[in-house]
Amino acid sequence: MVSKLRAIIAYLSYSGNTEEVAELMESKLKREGISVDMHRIGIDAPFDPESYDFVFLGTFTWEMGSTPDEVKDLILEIGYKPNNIAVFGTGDTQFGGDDLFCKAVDKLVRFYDSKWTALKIEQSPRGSQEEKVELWLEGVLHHAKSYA
Ligand SMILES: Cc1cc2nc3c(=O)[nH]c(=O)nc-3n(C[C@H](O)[C@H](O)[C@H](O)COP(=O)(O)O)c2cc1C
Repeated sequence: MVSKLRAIIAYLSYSGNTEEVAELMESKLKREGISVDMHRIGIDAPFDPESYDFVFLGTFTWEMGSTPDEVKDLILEIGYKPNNIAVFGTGDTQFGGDDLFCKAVDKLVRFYDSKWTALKIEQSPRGSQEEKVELWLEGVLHHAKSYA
């Protein structure tokens, strides 16, 4: 029997935008036959990245390009740099323009030396950006298959 691929979507969201991206990703991954766990950063019990084929890590960006403390705590809790982390997030170009847009996401990609480019969404993904979420996920899954 071939076992299902497993993914976890760990995300932090205050006003719901990053959560919406996480939920879109969850339905797309499930449609692709992948088993998905959701992890609300700062709320849910710790998880082991090694139990998953993919760890999707999502955050918004805070004051002047900062990474929220809850995400920093999760990084410490994980305690090492797993090689299966793909990063996504939401931001708003009204806070500092392109330089600061989703800067926390860029920092996480660098920190984990992620194999995948990041997904950055402006505010809510609903509407025209939904396709961006789908295409990004397809890219991650395709890349993973070609290295399997
Ligand atoms: C005080 C404050 C500072 C922010 N700073 C940034 C920033 O530096 N860069 C950025 O891209 N977005 C920034 N944002 C926008 C949020 O990241 C954006 O609204 C995000 O979608 C919120 O995610 P959430 O709905 O999942 O909580 C800021 C928002 C607030 C309220």
